[in-house]
Amino acid sequence: MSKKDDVIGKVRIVGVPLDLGADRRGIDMGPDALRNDGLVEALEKLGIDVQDTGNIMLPPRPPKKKYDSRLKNYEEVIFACQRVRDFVGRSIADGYFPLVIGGDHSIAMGTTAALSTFYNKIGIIWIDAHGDFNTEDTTISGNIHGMSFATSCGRGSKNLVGKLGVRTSVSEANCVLIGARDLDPLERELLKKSNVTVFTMRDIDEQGMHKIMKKALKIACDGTDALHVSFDIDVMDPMEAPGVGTPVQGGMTYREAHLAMEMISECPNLKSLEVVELNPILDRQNVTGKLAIGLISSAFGKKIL
Ligand SMILES: NC(=[NH2+])NCCC[C@H](N)C(=O)O
Ligand SMILES: [Mn+2]
Ligand SMILES: [Mn+2]
Repeated sequence: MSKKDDVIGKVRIVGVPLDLGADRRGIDMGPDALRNDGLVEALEKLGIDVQDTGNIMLPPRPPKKKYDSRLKNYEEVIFACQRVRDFVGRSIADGYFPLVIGGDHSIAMGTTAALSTFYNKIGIIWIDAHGDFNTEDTTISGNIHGMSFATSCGRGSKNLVGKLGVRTSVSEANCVLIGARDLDPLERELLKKSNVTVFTMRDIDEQGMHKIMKKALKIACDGTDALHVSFDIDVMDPMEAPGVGTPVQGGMTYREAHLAMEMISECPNLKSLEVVELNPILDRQNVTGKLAIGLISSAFGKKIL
């Protein structure tokens, strides 16, 4: 067995029932929907030793607030991310590959903080209809799930950057955003000026997913000691994945997404995977949950032949 097989052989599920980083309620039920749809069984079928320790415990939902800040539900989101950081850190220390299931995308700040304590140079493949590259200064919505990629790269105010007590090891030159088609105006400028490589839906249309993923893996895997994949289910076309909080037309097809995950599974330094933004309330007969489980399986090495 190669070293990589050892790592992916043991997976710990970190369920994060948080939706306070987003505007729409319901994403907090994502982890349980994935369990009900057979996540654990699907991974066990691949021969993986799966440990599901349940969801991270979060305090009860706070009363509805009037927002006067650009960081909605700030305390609650930071608290959840601290827990994510600790759970992911413990998973790695215990020899488990962390599979973080959301929950809204703000939780990525906790995952990347944990990874930063173990690895020196982290590459990220962020698969998303959005950039999540806003900062406190550029956000229009005030929703922290729209800021988690920028924060993971060390961008933004001290209210988020460094707030988890860890200096980020994410290197922007090793970061890729794939599937983008909905960027806020200032976020767009920030991304353009950054060292993140962006492959928009148009790039996928023009070049095909295979070429895009070859480039993405070269950027995020070569010369890094860890690859983190952060998969926001809203990257999918809403016809394939209706159960997400912020759907955007013109997304990835079923096969494009599977090919991306199949190619990711071949990266020897894949160290963590995060799948976020499933909203079971908006789903139709669990198609989105089932799709997510299939994609996770592909990332863990499920093959057609
Ligand atoms: N993880 C997500 N679904 N993010 C959506 C972000 C949407 C928008 N750009 C915002 O900042 O609010
Ligand atoms: Mn998104
Ligand atoms: Mn996102």
